[in-house]
Amino acid sequence: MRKRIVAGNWKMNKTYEEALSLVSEIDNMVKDEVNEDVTVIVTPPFPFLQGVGKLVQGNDKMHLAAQDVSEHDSGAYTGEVSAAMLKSVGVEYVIIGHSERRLYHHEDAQLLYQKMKAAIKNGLKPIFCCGEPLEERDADRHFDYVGQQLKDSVSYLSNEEFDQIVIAYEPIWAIGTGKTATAEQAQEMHAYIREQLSRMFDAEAAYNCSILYGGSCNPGNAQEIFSKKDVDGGLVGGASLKSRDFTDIIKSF
Ligand SMILES: O=C(CO)COP(=O)(O)O
Repeated sequence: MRKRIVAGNWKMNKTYEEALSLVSEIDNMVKDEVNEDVTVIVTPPFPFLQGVGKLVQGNDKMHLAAQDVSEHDSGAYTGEVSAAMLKSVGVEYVIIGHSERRLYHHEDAQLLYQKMKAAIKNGLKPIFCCGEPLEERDADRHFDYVGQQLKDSVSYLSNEEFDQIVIAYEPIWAIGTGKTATAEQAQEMHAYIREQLSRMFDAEAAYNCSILYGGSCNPGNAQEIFSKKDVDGGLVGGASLKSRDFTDIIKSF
C-alpha cells in the first residue's frame, strides 16, 4: 500500500529553541487535528535532530528525517555525518539529492547513489529528489531530464533497496519562488516518474512507491495537487516553518 506523506524540509533555518517550539506546536496540532492516515516527517538541521526527535517520540504519525547523509561509513571525514549516526538518534528518513545540494555542493549522480546505498544499509529511507531547471521545461525537455536523473542514480539500486525509497519531484523553478507547478503538471510528471520506475523495478514496487511533490506548496494549493492520483504528498520548504500552514497542508488530503 502506497504511503501518503507530508515532509517538512526546514533547510538552514531556526535556532534550537525555535526548532523545539515549532515541533511542539506541530506535534500538538497533528495529535488534535490530523485523523487521516498520513506520515508526517520533520527535517530539522543536524544539531537539532536528537532534541526534536525526543519531542515527537510518542506520536505515531510523526517521523524524523535528516537533510543529508555521508556516503562513508565512518572515519576521517571532517564535517560529515554518517547514516549509522543518524539512525542512532532516531532518524528514519533522509533527503538525498536536493537541488540545493546538487547545485551548491556539486553532488553528482554517482555520489547520490552511494549516499542512498549507505542510508539503506543502515536502515534509513532515502527521500530522493529530482526535478528540472526552468530552461529544460521551457525547451520541453523536462521529462527526459528527470528520467535521466532517475536512471543515473536510482536505477542502480536493487529491487530490495528500491522498496525503501521515496521520490520527491521538485521542479527547481518552483522551489522558494511562490510559483508552484499546476496540479496537472505535477500529475503528468509523477505518472512519468512512476512509469520509468516500473521499467527499472517491478511494476508493483513502482506502484507502491510514494512520490511527493515539492516547490512552493502551501495551504492554498496543496489540496488540488494532492488530489491527483500519482501525487502521494508533499515535500514542503518555507510553509513547513509555520506550524499552522504545515498542519493545514497535512490536512489537505
Ligand atoms: O525545496 C523544497 C523542499 O525540499 C521546497 O521549498 P519551498 O516549499 O520553500 O518552495
